[in-house]
Amino acid sequence: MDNPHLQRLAILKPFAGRLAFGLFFMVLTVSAQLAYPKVLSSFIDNIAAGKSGDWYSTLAVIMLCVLVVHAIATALRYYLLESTGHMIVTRIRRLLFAALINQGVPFYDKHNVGELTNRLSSDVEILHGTLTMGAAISLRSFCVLAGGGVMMLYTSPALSLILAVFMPVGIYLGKRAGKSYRVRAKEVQDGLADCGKVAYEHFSNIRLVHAFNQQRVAKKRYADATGNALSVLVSSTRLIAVFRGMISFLTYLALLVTLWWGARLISDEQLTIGELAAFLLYAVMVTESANAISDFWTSWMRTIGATERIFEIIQAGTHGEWNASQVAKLTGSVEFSRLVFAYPERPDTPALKGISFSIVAGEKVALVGASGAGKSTVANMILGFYAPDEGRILFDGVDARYLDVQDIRESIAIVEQEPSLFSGSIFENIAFAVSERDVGLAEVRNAARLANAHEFISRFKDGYETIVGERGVQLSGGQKQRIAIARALLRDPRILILDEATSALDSASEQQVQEALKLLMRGRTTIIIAHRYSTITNADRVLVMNHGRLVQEGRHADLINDREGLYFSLMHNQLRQHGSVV
Ligand SMILES: Nc1ncnc2c1ncn2[C@@H]1O[C@H](COP(=O)(O)OP(=O)(O)OP(=O)(O)O)[C@@H](O)[C@H]1O
Repeated sequence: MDNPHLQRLAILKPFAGRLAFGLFFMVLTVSAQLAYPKVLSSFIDNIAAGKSGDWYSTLAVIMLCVLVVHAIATALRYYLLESTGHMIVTRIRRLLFAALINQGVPFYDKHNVGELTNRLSSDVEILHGTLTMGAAISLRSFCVLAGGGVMMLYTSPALSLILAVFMPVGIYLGKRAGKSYRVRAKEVQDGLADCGKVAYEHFSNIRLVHAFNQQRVAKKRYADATGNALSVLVSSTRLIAVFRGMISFLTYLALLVTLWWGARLISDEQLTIGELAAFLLYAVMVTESANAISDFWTSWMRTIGATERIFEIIQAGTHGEWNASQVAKLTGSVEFSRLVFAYPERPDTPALKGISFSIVAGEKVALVGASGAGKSTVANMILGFYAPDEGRILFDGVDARYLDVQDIRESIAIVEQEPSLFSGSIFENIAFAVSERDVGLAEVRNAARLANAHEFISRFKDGYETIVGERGVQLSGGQKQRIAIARALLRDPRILILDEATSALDSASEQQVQEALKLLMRGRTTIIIAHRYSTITNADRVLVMNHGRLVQEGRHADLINDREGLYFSLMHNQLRQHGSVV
């Protein structure tokens, strides 16, 4: 379905019933509205002809009935169409969020989070305006246009010809303006998304911005971003202004010609005064409706332009993850076989250049190497964030391509260097590990106890309900790490990926974290991106990486004896400089 109008209309499918009812009441209100000029015409002509009797009471009673129908139908129409508009927009918001959250990690390498959240709010908001009030008004206008057109033809075919001449000119102008507007609307939304990006980046790095006194630069960057959006906004406003002026001129010119021609028909006795009055009322209704439709057309064009990205994202589906075919219950062995991988954003510089190793279930392996050697990339590949360009990853001897990536992740837990926390409570942050099932406080408390976190959590006034602040800002580094360990313990993974923190905690806190980690690693395959001497020496095996290659592997005690090897110089240099290994 390439047509953008149809693509967007397909979203309305589940609401067809409600929309049909709304439309029915709309037709009813329009029919009632169209009855007024007819009755007015009868009043005028009866008065002009000096008709006797109580005809006006009969007409008034008929009109009263029409009024009641009109009022009820108006209320029902408004409710049905407006509420359906809200439902449609909510559905689009959910579809967009689902499409975004399902995107693989490569998508987020390319897109900025600020830009995406902006799409969720501002782009969808535009759709909201158009789909609720805009669509309701223009649907009503369509009905009035059609019904009014019929009544005009019925009242005076000769006068109707005049509008038949003016209408196509208006439609042509509307189409031309709509097209240019659509292009500009896309530029505006892209500009606004840029603003969102700049704002998000600065707010999320607020400490850095203040520490480096970069507020002025931040304001300048935001002013530039908003300036771009503003100039496109002003140019599209200019376009609409010209278009509105032309349409208004055309409308009143058409009415003037109708009046002039009508007066001639009355003097030739081909039309009554009442009929001319009714015709003019219909003509006003029809032209107003035509204007409303052209306004809607402009806003629909704006919506299509603005929401192009939303629908691209919704329709793009999920990328960057492997295909599912076998259900995995992993025991924990992992093997890399001649694996080559380059990040999609840097296709010419592979981060892994033909890596092979195998880790048996329950083994503890330390990955060491200089910064940029590819240690985190190995972790990213195990987690299935990216698919290999060449070679294979095997879990329990099965090629990962034949396993469901979600099944694989089911068996993995990760403890990051800077643990990510959500802004909710401590309980929610720990229970996040198994959000697919209900977790009780006892289970979370048990995990926290094993992670040496229970004690400090209990000291907080709100205990497990303590709010941790955005990304856990209200907790210390060691506390965050122990919460992350409790989270991993609750998941009870077969494979554990541990990105060891480079910055040392104070010795008491460090000891508690190390104890918790020891417990977490027990009986699980553990891949540690290692920085600490003790971690490396305690590992069953060390894999030494250099520029995307595996250059040495073995036990610490054996590797350290190879004085020519990279491992020796890494350990030697770092121990001498920092007492820790990078
Ligand atoms: N998302 C990404 N997109 C493009 N290139 C990336 C991305 N992430 C990492 N790289 C590049 O891949 C190479 C390996 O990076 P990786 O993060 O795996 O190194 P590392 O050994 O974990 O380093 P460190 O110890 O500093 O964390 C580096 O050259 C890095 O610049």
